[in-house]
Amino acid sequence: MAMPSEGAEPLLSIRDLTTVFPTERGTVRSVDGVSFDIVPGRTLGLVGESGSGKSVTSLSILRLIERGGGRIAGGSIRLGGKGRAVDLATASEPELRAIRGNDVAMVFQEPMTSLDPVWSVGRQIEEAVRLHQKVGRREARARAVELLRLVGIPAPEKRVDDYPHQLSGGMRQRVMIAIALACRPSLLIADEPTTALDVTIQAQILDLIARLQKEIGMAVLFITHNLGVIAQIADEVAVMYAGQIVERAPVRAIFADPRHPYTQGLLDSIPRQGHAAGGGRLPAIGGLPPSPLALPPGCRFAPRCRFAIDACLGANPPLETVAPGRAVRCLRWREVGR
Ligand SMILES: Nc1ncnc2c1ncn2[C@@H]1O[C@H](COP(=O)(O)OP(=O)(O)OP(=O)(O)O)[C@@H](O)[C@H]1O
Repeated sequence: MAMPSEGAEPLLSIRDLTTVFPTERGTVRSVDGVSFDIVPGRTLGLVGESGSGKSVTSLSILRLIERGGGRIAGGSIRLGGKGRAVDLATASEPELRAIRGNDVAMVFQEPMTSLDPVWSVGRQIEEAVRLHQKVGRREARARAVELLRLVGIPAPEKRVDDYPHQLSGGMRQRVMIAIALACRPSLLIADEPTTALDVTIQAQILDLIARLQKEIGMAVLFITHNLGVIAQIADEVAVMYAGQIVERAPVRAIFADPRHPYTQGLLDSIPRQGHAAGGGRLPAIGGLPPSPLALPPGCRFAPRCRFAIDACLGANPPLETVAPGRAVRCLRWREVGR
């Protein structure tokens, strides 16, 4: 499999992104020096336990984080393509407005909260189409039907007049994807888009995103805590822990040869075929992630790590490039293996 970061020019290039929230108890650095690239037509899977900073990373890209009281305190978010490059970390609000839902679209976990209950789904897709393209109502409606067909909604010419409550959760999520794709974005950010759905529907939605990605060549940032989903959709994986990337590698390498003890722990906690059935408990990672207000001075994972030695407690190791396209934040990565 080709390495996403080799060859092609990245569409999105994030460097040293730091996002903070001022709180009563001090400033929380929810994202602390995160860097990654995504090239057109490829999917980066961002994975980690709850609270590791995945959503804050995704919400930082379009600066939606500011609506929740957060602020980008450092780093750059370079968006290329269409013959220009813009740093979203410092772009003006009008520039961001032009990019949101146009070059970059987002799909979230809960489609009911993002769809307006008082408008038909067709009307909502039409609005998305007309917001960015100069087309009349009739043409926008035809596109809405076409988009509903594209995302696999049966009888789209009838469904276009349905209201969100008339659709199942899976169908609503398809509508959200149709809205996200209405403007043919160059980057789709999908934050746990299938978590609330049952596994069959989840697999269909993942197939759909992959198929549409091929058709329109968009880059995808896919956020999930589910490694099974990562295996299905990602080309490259970045594993987050306590606000930082601790391992980055092509998807096959992550599963075949994880090099960070945390990645290994995540993999060990998913049931393997013919393994969980015997009733044996799966080894999960013991302990909890550190509070963002009381980070350990050394490696942030050291308190939970069975490989930890004294040297791990002194300083947080850098994210070290260990092979082309592979980076690990661990002093003992050579000793870690499955
Ligand atoms: N509005 C906020 N104010 C203060 N801290 C926040 C705020 N939003 C998020 N955080 C903190 O940022 C950190 C990262 O949260 P984030 O939601 O990005 O995690 P996540 O990895 O996406 O988890 P999940 O899978 O549960 O969504 C957490 O420690 C969280 O407490």
